[in-house]
Amino acid sequence: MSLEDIRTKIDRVDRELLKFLNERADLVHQVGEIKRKEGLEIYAPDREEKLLLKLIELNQKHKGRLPEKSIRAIYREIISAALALEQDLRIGYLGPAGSWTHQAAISRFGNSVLYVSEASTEDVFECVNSQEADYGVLPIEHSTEGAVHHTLDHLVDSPLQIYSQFLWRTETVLMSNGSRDTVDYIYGHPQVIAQCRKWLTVNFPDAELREAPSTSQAAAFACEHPASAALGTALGAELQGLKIIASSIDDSASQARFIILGRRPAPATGNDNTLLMVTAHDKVGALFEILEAFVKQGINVRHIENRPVTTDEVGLPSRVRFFLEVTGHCHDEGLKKAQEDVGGDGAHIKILGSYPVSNWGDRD
Ligand SMILES: C=C(O[C@@H]1C=C(C(=O)O)C=C[C@H]1O)C(=O)O
Repeated sequence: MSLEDIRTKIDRVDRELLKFLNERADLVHQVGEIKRKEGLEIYAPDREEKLLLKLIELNQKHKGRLPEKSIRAIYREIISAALALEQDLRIGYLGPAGSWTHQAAISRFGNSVLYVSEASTEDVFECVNSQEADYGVLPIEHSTEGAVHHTLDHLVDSPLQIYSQFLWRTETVLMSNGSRDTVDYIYGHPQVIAQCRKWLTVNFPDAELREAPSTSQAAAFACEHPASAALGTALGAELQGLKIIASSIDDSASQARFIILGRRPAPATGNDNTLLMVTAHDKVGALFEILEAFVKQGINVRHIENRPVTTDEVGLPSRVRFFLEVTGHCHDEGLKKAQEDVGGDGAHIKILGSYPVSNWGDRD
């Protein structure tokens, strides 16, 4: 077949695709109308994941040429466009623009929705609480550094819930106005420099490493001179108009877990985890009693994090606080019974959210 013939065929396929995409958009619009009428949540991550898994399975069965990564990326944007049609969805994220959280948020919601950069964790909570944003995105755990206590601590007194959570690989890129051969000094946040140290030593043994207060500041410095480069995100490079001169330069693959904050609990999917906070008296066996209540119901406690309890009231008995991630959804009978059991012992439980399971190493 000639080049011309193949291009004519591609044009025909594209016309069909466009027709189908608009047909899909009409259907999503109808779903949006029902959701609005019934007061349901617009964003349905569980439905999205099911839909994607079905398509990936179908693609494997038919030996499609596209890899899973591409199917996810294409559908991410199709669904993003659909969400934007259903409602002007606004997503608050921990900024600045180009941060890892910004890039992670786009990986989840696509490019068609509106993003609001927030300066602090507190501001992300506030923008969702005040309905300035529909959802908020924050990091909650790093595969190398552990829990993000700042996010956990803000959940303590907030009426908001974790609506969904997802994993995202934090891949560092090297960006510059110049080329690899012209780089004399490299800017980066100290933590990011540490994460890429081996790679930098092998590939840029003579470059001077300069610490910057943030990843976006490093990119801004690198804009000033072609002999400089910066470590940061691919999105940061795009926003600053810098070229990516090397990518995936982290010494070991690191992932971060992000939460999507919402105003309502997410529906059960049959494969959920729940994050809860227990505040108990500081006594012998406090944690043992809490764990026992879950064990009795056959609930697996997957993760425990403890945090200090701060109180201004003098004379109150001292207390301890645990964040527990357990299997199941907060509407499950077993979880409700365990909750009652723990509460009966004088401890206080707060559900911080139930969301579909996502394990380290599950996916890109
Ligand atoms: C259309 C829906 O709403 C949203 C859009 C989806 C889509 O484009 O397929 C899927 C889930 C929701 O986030 C739905 O809930 O079915």
